[in-house]
Amino acid sequence: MTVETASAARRTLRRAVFLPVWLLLVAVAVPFALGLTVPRALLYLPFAASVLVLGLPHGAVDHVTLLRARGTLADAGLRALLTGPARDALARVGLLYLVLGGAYLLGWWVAPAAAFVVFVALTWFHWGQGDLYALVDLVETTHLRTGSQRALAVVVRGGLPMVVPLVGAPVAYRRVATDVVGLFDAGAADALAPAFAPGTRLVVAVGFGALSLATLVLGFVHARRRGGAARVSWRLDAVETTLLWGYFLVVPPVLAVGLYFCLWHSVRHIARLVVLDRPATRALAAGDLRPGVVRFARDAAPLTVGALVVFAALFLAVPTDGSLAALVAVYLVLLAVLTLPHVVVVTLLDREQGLWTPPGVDGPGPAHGSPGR
Ligand SMILES: CC1=C(/C=C/C(C)=C/C=C/C(C)=C/C=O)C(C)(C)CCC1
Ligand SMILES: [Fe+2]
Repeated sequence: MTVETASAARRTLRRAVFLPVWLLLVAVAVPFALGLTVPRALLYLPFAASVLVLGLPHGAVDHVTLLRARGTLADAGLRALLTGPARDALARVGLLYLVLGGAYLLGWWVAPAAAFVVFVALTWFHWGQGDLYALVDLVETTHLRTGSQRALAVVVRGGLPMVVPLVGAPVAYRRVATDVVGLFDAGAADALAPAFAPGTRLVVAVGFGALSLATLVLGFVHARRRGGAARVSWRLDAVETTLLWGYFLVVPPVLAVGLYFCLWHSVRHIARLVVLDRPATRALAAGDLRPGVVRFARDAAPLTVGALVVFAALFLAVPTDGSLAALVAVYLVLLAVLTLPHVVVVTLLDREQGLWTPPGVDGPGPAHGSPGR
């Protein structure tokens, strides 16, 4: 694949994953900023949709991700999964999910409050690494030139969905924590009380606000030094960081995080995988998104069904009162358990793509297909 094809494909993806999603989130945030309230059941809608659309499926292609990144997989159709390198990868990734996911699932029974804290920390890192990818590879030239800038970007970007709702809506945040932890031990969530105290929230708000700002200032210095397209990448970062701060402050957390999960994290991860799929990339370069989406849906279908079977088993294993909130709580435990091995795969992909080895302040400019641009 030529550098031109790769660049044209990313241009098409940028048009799909940035502005339309920003506009949607702003359209959701503005009414809430003006005082809108909605029935609680509605808030769960994005999480409910994520079971089949974007959310859960985005991780259901982990078995082909690394093969695609290494260019050793042409086809991941059902037949290919039963033969050759795809079958071996499926076995390896399956074992990873079984061992890590299984151990973490046990952890929920043994120490549910700690397991919840691990879940938030894991998501913080994972959603941060997802956004780091967008800021490094989907743009033409990144303003994130050094390792410390990239680490800060992960902390800030991943922290936005996990930290800002705690500042803006501690009661709703605590209710989710209590619902999830309470599945395993009714009183265990009390251990998390200090996190919701006004003093803690103030420190978190000031600290995370300062960190967000400092990260953007550092990025600005590097973007100015680099000039050109790096300034575009910085502006994108600044717009998104500001937008997400506002969005997570005003939108009820369950709705805000659910929408973000589908439309932000999952869409970007799917975009990341689509550019590793050659036929899809060729179509993207011609401005056509469809083949990429269709091929992704096909690749993700078998293991999405697999995840649904685990969901059903988990629902049977954990007694609930049958409420919608409890169903979502069980779903969050499922997401937690699946996310641990998913993070391992995505971190290996990060390494494969050189995301953690930046070019340095004066390093090479854009060259899609080469690491650490
Ligand atoms: C719903 C919700 C929360 C946590 C959600 C998490 C942690 C979701 C993780 C999803 C993952 C990891 C998906 C896979 O990529 C908070 C912030 C605790 C409180 C507010 C509502
Ligand atoms: Fe993910």
